[in-house]
Amino acid sequence: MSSQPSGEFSDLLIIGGGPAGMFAAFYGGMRKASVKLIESMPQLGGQVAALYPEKYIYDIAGFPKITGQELINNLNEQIKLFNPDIRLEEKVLHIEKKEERHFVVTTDKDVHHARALIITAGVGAFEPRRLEVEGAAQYEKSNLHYFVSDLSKFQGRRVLISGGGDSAVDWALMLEPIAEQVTLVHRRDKFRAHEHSVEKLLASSVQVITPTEIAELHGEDRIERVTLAHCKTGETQELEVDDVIVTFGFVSSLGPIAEWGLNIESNAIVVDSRMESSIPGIFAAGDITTYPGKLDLIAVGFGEAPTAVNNAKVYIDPEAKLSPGHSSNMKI
Ligand SMILES: Cc1cc2nc3c(=O)[nH]c(=O)nc-3n(C[C@H](O)[C@H](O)[C@H](O)COP(=O)(O)OP(=O)(O)OC[C@H]3O[C@@H](n4cnc5c(N)ncnc54)[C@H](O)[C@@H]3O)c2cc1C
Repeated sequence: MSSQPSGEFSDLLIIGGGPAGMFAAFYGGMRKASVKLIESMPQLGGQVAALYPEKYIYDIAGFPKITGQELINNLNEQIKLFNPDIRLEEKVLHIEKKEERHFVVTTDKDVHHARALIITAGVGAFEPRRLEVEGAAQYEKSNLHYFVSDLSKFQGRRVLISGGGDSAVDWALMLEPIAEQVTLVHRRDKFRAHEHSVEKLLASSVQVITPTEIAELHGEDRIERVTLAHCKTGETQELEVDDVIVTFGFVSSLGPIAEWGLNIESNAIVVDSRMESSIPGIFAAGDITTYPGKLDLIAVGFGEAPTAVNNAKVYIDPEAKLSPGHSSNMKI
């Protein structure tokens, strides 16, 4: 992906790299706009990549079924056609309209300039609920994982999973045939995961330890050993591990978006039929938007993104055509 110097103007700056933002980035390229996409997570894909990459989705037009990760991989492939500037692990904190066709976007890392904005921030910047154990943050770059996107990384390794929901149980079952040893700890005796999955778990070779939680992490650059504590008796035991996966869910909030001076209703940006917000030049698409009859579905975001991009194109250049023409007639 290309990377513009931060002082340079982008035609379109897209805030949020979920499915709606990714498709908007592709579409911006199709309209020959220079595109910058900013995403707070270390990966593109929004809720789909973070929350249900291995689940099948059945309501994407043209795909009888597709896993979340396959859908995001396909979107990544589609985006690459136009080489947008993608900034990951960068959270947008503030936006300001200087004048028509000049927006200043301030993130936790940089300041960006753009002619129009498209907000595709879903349910807000979201991040994993973190393990609250001393020193945990230092292992996030090595072997403390909040996201699992590639099962093969755990081949032949000793993996400790912490959590009691579907993700914890599903990851344990998926890693069982791949990893050398899978241990699952949960602070309650009962799991919140589907009954059927829990039955499979208990019949598997996964070592299940409850009601127990991670009390301490040990190791220089990587976690090598974990102290587990029984939640009722306080009794501790040590476990040698190669990887720790924590699945305590995700927290998201509109956060700074609520302070950007936009018309917000029920935690969403009110848009008109052009997908334009209450501030001319700021458009939105996907779950972050609201209007009468709005549905929070990927297919709906895929429809809203081209509407936002094409209208943003006309906002930037009032002489431009609204209609993009048909991609099947284009030489891409
Ligand atoms: C378990 C589950 C199953 C689902 N199954 C289906 C299904 O089968 N079919 C279907 O159609 N829909 C399904 N959905 C809903 C679907 O995932 C959402 O409608 C879709 O992800 C919305 O896409 P989006 O791009 O609008 O937002 P998101 O996917 O929420 O992406 C928004 C992105 O913006 C980023 N962001 C937000 N604020 C900032 C900021 N300030 N700075 C930088 N980045 C920011 C976020 O980190 C996030 O990555 C499901 C949802 C869940 C939770």
